[in-house]
Amino acid sequence: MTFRQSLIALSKSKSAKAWLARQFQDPYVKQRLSDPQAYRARSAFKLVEIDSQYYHFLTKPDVKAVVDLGAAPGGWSQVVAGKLGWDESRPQEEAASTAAGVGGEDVSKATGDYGLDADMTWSSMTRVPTRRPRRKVQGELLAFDPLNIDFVNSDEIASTTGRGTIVALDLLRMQPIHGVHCIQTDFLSPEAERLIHGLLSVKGNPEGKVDVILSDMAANASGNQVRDIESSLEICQSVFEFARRNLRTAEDIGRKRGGVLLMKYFTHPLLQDFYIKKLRPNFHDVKSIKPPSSRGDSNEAYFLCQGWKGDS
Ligand SMILES: C[S@@+](CC[C@H](N)C(=O)[O-])C[C@H]1O[C@@H](n2cnc3c(N)ncnc32)[C@H](O)[C@@H]1O
Repeated sequence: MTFRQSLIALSKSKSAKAWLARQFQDPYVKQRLSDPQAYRARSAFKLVEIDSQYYHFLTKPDVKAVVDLGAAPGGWSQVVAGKLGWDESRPQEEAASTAAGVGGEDVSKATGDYGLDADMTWSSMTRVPTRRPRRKVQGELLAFDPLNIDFVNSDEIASTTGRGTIVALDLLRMQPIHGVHCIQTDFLSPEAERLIHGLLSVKGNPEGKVDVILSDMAANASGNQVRDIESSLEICQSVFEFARRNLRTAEDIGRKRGGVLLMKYFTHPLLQDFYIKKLRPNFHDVKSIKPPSSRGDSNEAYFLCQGWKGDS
């Protein structure tokens, strides 16, 4: 089904009509669509806004290892790749498919709250050209089977080389982004951390530590509010435990403050408790943020936790 056919199918239901009306009036969606080379997802603007309002934590020159959890379709990873100096130009096949809006099977499958709209099709997310077998990553060969990993390195497309390592992980397969290692797996599965760690452990970072952890993960809404809050809490707790094991401390970096964790949550008293008991004691500074581009009718917000103190 083409994108146009998908739109016609979508426009028949009342909720889809409301969704389309909101999309077409949204200034962030308009801004994103005005440039076919720009961000794949509206959510990219949330990260841009948070970074520029809160000390440019992504832009610091010593930020060299970033993990993006729940990264698909890749808006945040594009922002990070740009900040770390990887050329933002995208592989030819992706630019062509998104610019022309061609060939989707069913856009409704991919139109989550994060705004896969107008130019993004289901097929462009799933039919990623696979480049097997082993590939070089900053002069080193991956130490494990890269079955679910894509990395677009600098000799595959003409562009600049950035600094550092970016790892993006999602349940969904992502179109490649230059400079970004993409892993398709469940973050809550036992192998996720091993895969991430394997990619981060490179020359200059033998311990595979992380400067910035981003999590925009959100479990699919089940319609059951209690279950949804529990899922959100489970994700936040797992991300925090991951941060505890992997974030760089101040001593590691040679700065006053340790690593940074930016994590989405959904407002609920249980999450406030998590903030008070887990986040506040372990970071120098924790803020709860609702960026301007986050929709007013969504109860999502972000914890920006700066200065990991390290396990004592
Ligand atoms: C709001 S979207 C992220 C948008 C992304 N930040 C961007 O800019 O393109 C949330 C993502 O979290 C992913 N997700 C949810 N639970 C996950 C899990 N357990 N493991 C990996 N990814 C997960 C979903 O597949 C979805 O793609």
